Amino acid sequence: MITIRALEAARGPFRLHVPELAIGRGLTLLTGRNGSGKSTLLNILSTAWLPDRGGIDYDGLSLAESRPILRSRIGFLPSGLELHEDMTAEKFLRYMGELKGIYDQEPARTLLEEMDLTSLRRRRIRELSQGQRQKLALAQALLGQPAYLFLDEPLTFLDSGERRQVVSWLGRYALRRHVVVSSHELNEWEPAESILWLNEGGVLFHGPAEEWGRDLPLSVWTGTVNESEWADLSQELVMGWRQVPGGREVRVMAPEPPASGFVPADPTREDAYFIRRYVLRESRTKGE
Ligand SMILES: Nc1ncnc2c1ncn2[C@@H]1O[C@H](COP(=O)(O)OP(=O)(O)OP(=O)(O)O)[C@@H](O)[C@H]1O
Repeated sequence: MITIRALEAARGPFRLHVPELAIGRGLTLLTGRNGSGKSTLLNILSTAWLPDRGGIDYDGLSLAESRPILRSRIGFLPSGLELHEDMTAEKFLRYMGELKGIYDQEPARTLLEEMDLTSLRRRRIRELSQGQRQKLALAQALLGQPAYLFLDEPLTFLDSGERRQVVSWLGRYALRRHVVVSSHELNEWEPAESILWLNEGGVLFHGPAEEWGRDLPLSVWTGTVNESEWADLSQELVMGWRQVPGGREVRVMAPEPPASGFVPADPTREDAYFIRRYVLRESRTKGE
């Protein structure tokens, strides 16, 4: 269990404030709009940045007293990690491994294989594509099979097949470990058991993924509309649409069916996010 108490961290005018938070084993999906503090929190959890106030415990070991030992158990993929352009992929992983005290070459080889990079192992990093670099950056975070893994938007630049593979792989990896990933794509992270929603530096939701889509203040409806009905729909409430014979099939959030013929749909994780964000914005606008 990772336990956060009275955490505060300021970056310029931005302030991250987490009074209390307990992140259990498994895959936690960290989400929130741009600038909500996801990277800040991941940088702090990974010990790259120290908080201004407050404490964090990792299975009983405190950040204040056990930083070196904790660092040896942490893997981190920051956003925009600069790789050593002139090193080959294999040398880079070996080098990062040695910095972590791993002198055996097997872990680097295994990770290259798991990331489907074996055939590129002798290529210099500057010759790799963005997606290949991203996988290499992910591989360095996994060196030593860290018990605590923090990944900032790990799927960036990956194609859809690779995204699926990485999600599924991390889902299995997280079975006995703490893994926190930040992402804007909630539906993609099906194996995530917990969701952590940050907004303006504060936690608005943290709980099991099943609860994320439950007891929402608005329901999700689907139905087909013609062009004039489409024009009457409030675009703010439309979460998606596609052209079908006879009109548009739309997916909307509303307390009641917006027109006849609409049927309720189970909210996806992204639907739940849209609804929660919309309701939050509305309540702020009304000054509640
Ligand atoms: N070095 C810095 N100096 C000043 N402000 C910073 C610094 N780093 C981040 N910030 C500010 O902190 C806030 C939170 O940034 P952070 O990168 O944690 O958000 P995020 O949720 O990860 O956003 P995104 O989804 O865009 O990646 C932002 O308002 C950002 O401008």
